[in-house]
Amino acid sequence: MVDKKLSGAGLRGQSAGETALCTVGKSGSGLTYCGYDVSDLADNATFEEVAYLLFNGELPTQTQLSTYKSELAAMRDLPQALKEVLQRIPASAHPMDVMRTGASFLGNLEPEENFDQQHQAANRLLAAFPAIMTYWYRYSHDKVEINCITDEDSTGGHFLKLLTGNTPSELHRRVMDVSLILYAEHEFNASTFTARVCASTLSDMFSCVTAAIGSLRGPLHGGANEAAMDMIQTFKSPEDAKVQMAGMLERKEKIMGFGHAVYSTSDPRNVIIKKWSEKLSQEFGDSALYDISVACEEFMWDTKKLFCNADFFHASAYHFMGIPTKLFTPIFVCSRLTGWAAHVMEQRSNNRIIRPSADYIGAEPRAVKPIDQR
Ligand SMILES: CC(=O)SCCNC(=O)CCNC(=O)[C@H](O)C(C)(C)COP(=O)(O)OP(=O)(O)OC[C@H]1O[C@@H](n2cnc3c(N)ncnc32)[C@H](O)[C@@H]1OP(=O)(O)O
Ligand SMILES: O=C([O-])CC(=O)C(=O)O
Repeated sequence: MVDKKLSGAGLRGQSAGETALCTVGKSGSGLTYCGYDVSDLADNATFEEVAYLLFNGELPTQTQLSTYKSELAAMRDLPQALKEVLQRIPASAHPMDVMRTGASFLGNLEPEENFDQQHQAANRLLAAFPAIMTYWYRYSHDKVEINCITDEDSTGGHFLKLLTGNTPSELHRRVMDVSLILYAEHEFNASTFTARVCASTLSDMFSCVTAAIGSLRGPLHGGANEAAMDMIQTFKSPEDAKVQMAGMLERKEKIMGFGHAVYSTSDPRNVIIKKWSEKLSQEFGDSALYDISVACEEFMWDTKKLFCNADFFHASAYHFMGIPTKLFTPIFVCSRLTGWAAHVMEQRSNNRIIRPSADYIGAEPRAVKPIDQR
């Protein structure tokens, strides 16, 4: 791995605290959660095991996992008052705004009253997010009031069944599970840092998560998977993709789904989701979008030495599973909630309010002139 020069604006390369949860760009494939390589977790664990790991520091035993999954399954339904709020949000709303309102409103109905309730609050959000997203989506788009409880064992399967009403295939369940594992945690990224800053004021879990959703929403962060999909859908062929991208680079436009603040030559999550995207394209029976995505990857590396981050092949993978583009970033929320909540817990365990300084570049000291003399 070639070390990226981490300096300059955006606090790049500066340590802003300690964590035992994650390393980025340091060892193994380049991403570890609590010492486990993400590729090992993606191959040999489930998302619920990863959530348990992040919240408790160790992978669960079979008994612990079964108990944990039963607890989550029992918390999936939404309070009637939250359903009524979701019903009032128009179809034109951005689903990330729906997630933000959902998290915030749940915090009104079931507040975290003290930090002894932090696991309960995190698990409640983890269990409820798929229904918050899909209840609103199906009501506002299809006028269907869905049942927020399913018999699906996993978070990924539960989400897919809520969205379509159909039992998902094993392949789709597995890809959702891998995707949720890949997005779960990533050290001091912008949204997690937001959550930690909020936690450092001793605020509640729902406020920290609501703030983090706001940070994840932007296209330079989580919103890139949706933006990447919007882009690749405009390309007619692999050749057209290259021509269009050359134009974008010439106009100095950012190409969504490429580059990274920390990784220098590759994002270890890309190779994993790319493999699943290819598998899904074969099942889908039309590999055009996958082939276009591969052409984009080749072109960006050849011309700019920029590589796909976690978001790029997620776009085609989710598309092949029939997931509407506007729900891509909210799925990221369903997963990253685990990382955010784990960081909130870690911040609370050794807290000092996060309050950096600024270098002043404004006007010299001056006196206020009476308003009629300005
Ligand atoms: C899960 C995630 O959140 S992953 C990130 C998702 N975000 C995206 O995919 C958005 C597109 N990518 C980007 O905007 C950036 O690569 C970021 C925000 C991820 C990282 O930003 P930075 O750390 O500031 O980028 P970095 O310092 O590596 O940029 C180096 C140069 O490459 C350019 N560059 C970086 N990424 C891209 C891109 N995707 N398209 C075009 N140019 C790019 C930068 O403009 C910069 O050029 P300059 O030196 O002429 O100004
Ligand atoms: O670490 C970052 O800056 C962005 C990222 O990849 C993530 O949050 O998954």
